[in-house]
Amino acid sequence: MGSRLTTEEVKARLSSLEGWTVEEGKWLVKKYRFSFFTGSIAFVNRIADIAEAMNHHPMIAIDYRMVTLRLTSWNAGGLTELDFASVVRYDEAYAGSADDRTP
Ligand SMILES: C[C@H](O)[C@H](O)[C@H]1CNC2=NC(N)=NC(=O)C2=N1
Repeated sequence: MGSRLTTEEVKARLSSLEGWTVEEGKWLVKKYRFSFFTGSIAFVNRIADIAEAMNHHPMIAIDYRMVTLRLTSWNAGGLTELDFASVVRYDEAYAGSADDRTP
């Protein structure tokens, strides 16, 4: 899990990510959009596999063709390296998904 990152460390890591925001100083949040509801579900299943493999789990909201992920290291009470390693994998899963995304 590692220790909590400083605000500066969080900002530096955010600069290499796209579409992620920080909420309350401790949650990484991103919305992913799809062309079909089934695209949302397929993506969530990919995220579930990643989360289980990393033993690091996001909050997931499925709103029809939009999936919102929110991630923090709850044991550490804030953002750690594991959060940033996870969101890179989430973005890869989205990039690799079929053309079930909003054109
Ligand atoms: C017991 C289990 O390993 C821990 O509760 C794991 C599970 N998944 C987790 N996920 C996240 N996001 N943060 C954690 O601190 C965490 N801890």
